[in-house]
Amino acid sequence: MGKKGVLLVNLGTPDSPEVSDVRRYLDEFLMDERVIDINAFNRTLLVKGIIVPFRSPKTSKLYKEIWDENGSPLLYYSKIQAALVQEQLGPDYHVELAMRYQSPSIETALANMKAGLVESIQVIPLFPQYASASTGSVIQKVMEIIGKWQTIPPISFVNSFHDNEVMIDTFADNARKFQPETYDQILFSFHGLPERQLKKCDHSGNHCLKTENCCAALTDVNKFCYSAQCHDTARLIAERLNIPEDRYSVCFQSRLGKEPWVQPYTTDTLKALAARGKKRLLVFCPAFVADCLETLYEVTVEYGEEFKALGGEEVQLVPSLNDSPKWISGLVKMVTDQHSSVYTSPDI
Ligand SMILES: C=CC1=C(C)c2cc3[nH]c(cc4nc(cc5[nH]c(cc1n2)c(C)c5CCC(=O)O)C(CCC(=O)O)=C4C)c(C)c3C=C
Ligand SMILES: [Fe+2]
Ligand SMILES: [Fe+2]
Repeated sequence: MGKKGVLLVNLGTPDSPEVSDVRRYLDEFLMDERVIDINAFNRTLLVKGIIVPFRSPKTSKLYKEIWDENGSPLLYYSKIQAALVQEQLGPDYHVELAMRYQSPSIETALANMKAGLVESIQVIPLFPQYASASTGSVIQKVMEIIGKWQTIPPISFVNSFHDNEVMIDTFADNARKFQPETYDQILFSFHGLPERQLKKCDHSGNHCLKTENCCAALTDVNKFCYSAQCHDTARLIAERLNIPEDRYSVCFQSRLGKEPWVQPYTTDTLKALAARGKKRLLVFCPAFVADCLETLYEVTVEYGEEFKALGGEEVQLVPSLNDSPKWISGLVKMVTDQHSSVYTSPDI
């Protein structure tokens, strides 16, 4: 019997924090038609002519702030996650890690699986909430590559895991040591997304962003809505920690460009909370399963400084899932649960 292939995919990070590597990373990332989802001619002008040349030197400085002896935290923790999942699943499985952009590439990971004669492939994009720009892009890329193979093996994809119990529990565990009840307000700050992309994912065409708060609760109609899934993740973590509704806020960070992104923006939420006299904030970033630039720099440093300038005292980040043993067991369970539901024939 061949091994069962498992491909874990995260977003990607530059090979080094130097400007040239950041430029290559941003170029590949932002030229993705699912990330900057405008026509190819305008995307090329915008990305290659404006964003990449102007942003790379600034982003390089930020990466230098979070780069340590282990390199990029996102890649470091992703590699550990894949190695620990392989260790726990044992020799019947072949686990590969890939990044959607830069390295290790999806092409190489899939080629390794092909060479290892895997009998099936499970793909787990490491984004708890579905977005076309993240999960959708990973799925498309994998399908493009495998679609050219002569033998297409049984293949399955995890579409989202925004309500995964172990993920929720691990974030709650990570927060307990900070005693959430002692903070003035709890923030759930998710990676942002252009509003346009939220609307495009609404196949009913008449739900997302049509009425106030329509994306703040998950229903059958909007079950693939990024915003609704983010709100649901926040609600579940808050419930697990007995945090009442009025003690937490959901917001969206990392806006790029001038167009409207999903709201409220984290910076606006910080302003509103400071104006209400809140001093100490505990911040979860549950769009990420590993700490990265967006958590270690944007939240801890940028938002920390911004909040203090507004009269606040503290912004404390709840560490991401990283190499937590509970989270690793959650990933392993995701693999084995999916395997038994997708690949095992029912007894007749
Ligand atoms: C949660 C998943 C992510 C979604 C959805 C997403 C959408 C998205 N991102 C940008 C632009 C940038 N994102 C950047 C960094 C970054 N983004 C994610 C995840 C999602 N992005 C992660 C994990 C990271 C950090 C990577 C790391 O190495 O630590 C950056 C680079 C940093 C910077 O220059 O600010 C950009 C740019 C867009 C436009 C977008 C949706 C359309
Ligand atoms: Fe991003
Ligand atoms: Fe929605």
